[in-house]
Amino acid sequence: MSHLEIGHLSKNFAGKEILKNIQLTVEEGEFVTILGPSGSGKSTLFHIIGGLLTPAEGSVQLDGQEITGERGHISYMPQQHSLFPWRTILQNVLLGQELTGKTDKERALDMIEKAGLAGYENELPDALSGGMKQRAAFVRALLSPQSLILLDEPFSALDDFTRQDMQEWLQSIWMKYKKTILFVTHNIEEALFLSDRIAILSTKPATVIKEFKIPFGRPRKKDLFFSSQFLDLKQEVSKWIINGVGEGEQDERNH
Ligand SMILES: Nc1ncnc2c1ncn2[C@@H]1O[C@H](COP(=O)(O)OP(=O)(O)OP(=O)(O)O)[C@@H](O)[C@H]1O
Repeated sequence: MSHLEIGHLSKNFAGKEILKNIQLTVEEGEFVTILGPSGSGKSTLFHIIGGLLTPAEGSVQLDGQEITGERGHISYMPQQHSLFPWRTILQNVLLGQELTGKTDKERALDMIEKAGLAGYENELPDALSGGMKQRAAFVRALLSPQSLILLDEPFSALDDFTRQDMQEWLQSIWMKYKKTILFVTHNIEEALFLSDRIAILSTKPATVIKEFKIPFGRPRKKDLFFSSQFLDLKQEVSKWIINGVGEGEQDERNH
């Protein structure tokens, strides 16, 4: 079970308001994406949800339980894969489970195979390509006991070809394991392709200015990118990103 509820969240750094009154829910099994420009505060929001930072105001609740400022409730996958270079892929993948004292090697090997990494379980991360390392990191997040996974721009370092393959792969694995996912990206197409719902963040300070429910059926295929419905929605989302900037930024633009 995992139902995330973020209520009235605000955060300042050195007196500067970064997040303002953020409100967002993620239902169990839902794939929700936070879409916002660089520097808008997406990582700060994730750090608060993961308990690495405390907010100035507001709360984070998981399944009705207050977890604000607490670590360990959520599986977090950062932008870089963060695999330990001295541990094999299998040892890396088992890490989340090791921390809770109970490992399931058979399940790990099965998921490594499903991630297209069979034969690499005893290799060190350096032997894998960028996309393969991301898949290994994602298997580790999937195997950890927490059912809510935060994915912070996991594909940003990958080339476009690998990225599209990874999006399809992530969708298939999410459909199979039905984890609850909160995803961050500044790539509109990626957000539209993967999400059930998109929350758009403004900047300076960041707040949720608009939510879109994404109507496309699943599984989604690459040709979706060329459908008129997809392109129309992309245009609508882009308008919100371009026009929905905070007051400070509007002022800067007008000068
Ligand atoms: N520890 C900190 N101390 C002071 N300012 C910070 C700190 N962490 C983040 N900031 C500021 O908060 C703002 C939001 O940063 P954050 O990293 O959350 O944005 P982001 O949307 O994740 O950016 P990107 O997309 O580039 O990764 C930035 O202006 C950043 O300089």
